Amino acid sequence: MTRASLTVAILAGGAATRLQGRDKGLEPLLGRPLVEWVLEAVATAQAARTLIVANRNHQAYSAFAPVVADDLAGFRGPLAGVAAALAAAATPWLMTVPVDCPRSPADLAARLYTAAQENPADAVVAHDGARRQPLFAIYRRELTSSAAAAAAQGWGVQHWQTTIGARELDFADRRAQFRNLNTPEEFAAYAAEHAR
Ligand SMILES: Nc1nc2c(ncn2[C@@H]2O[C@H](COP(=O)(O)OP(=O)(O)OP(=O)(O)O)[C@@H](O)[C@H]2O)c(=O)[nH]1
Repeated sequence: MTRASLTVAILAGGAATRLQGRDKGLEPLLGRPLVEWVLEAVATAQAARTLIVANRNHQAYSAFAPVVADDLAGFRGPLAGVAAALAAAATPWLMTVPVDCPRSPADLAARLYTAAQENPADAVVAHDGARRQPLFAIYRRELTSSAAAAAAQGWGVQHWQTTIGARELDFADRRAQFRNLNTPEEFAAYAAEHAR
């Protein structure tokens, strides 16, 4: 099924302090930049468009997908990326994923999208059974100004999700696929486990 009303945004604008400030999305994993793994994983969303939201290395990222620059200067946190993506999305729905998760669930978009349609909600966010995964979420485009205002005030994404009444959706059956990579050791361990 093609989700013509969905844009996917990859949040790739972090400071990556645990990676000595290198750009995490461009960091090689098994010979390919991490962002390529993420793009492959979200291809199952069959979205109208997939964007990368970054606040540096825009040209390097543009080799992979259209790039949206964070509107707010500096490393403001993921909500700045969500706000910029909502402003750029030309579709009724936006799904976000972080650039540091190489294998998000193949049915992530299908489940979030269906849940938001069937039991109407402005925002639905994944829960892996142990904790909320706030960067794996779907939003109605009407939340654009709310996200911008909250980001400008420096809110965290979870605080904003609570105030807009985001609903959680259970992905406990996919918990392992929310694994993210933050440190050189985590990159190395993941590569060792998945090397053929
Ligand atoms: N667009 C955008 N994405 C962000 C921003 N801050 C964090 N992200 C993304 O959100 C996800 C989670 O970020 P964190 O793990 O909290 O921070 P990080 O910068 O990746 O890494 P650390 O500095 O080591 O914590 C990553 O995919 C980041 O790229 C931001 O200001 N703008």
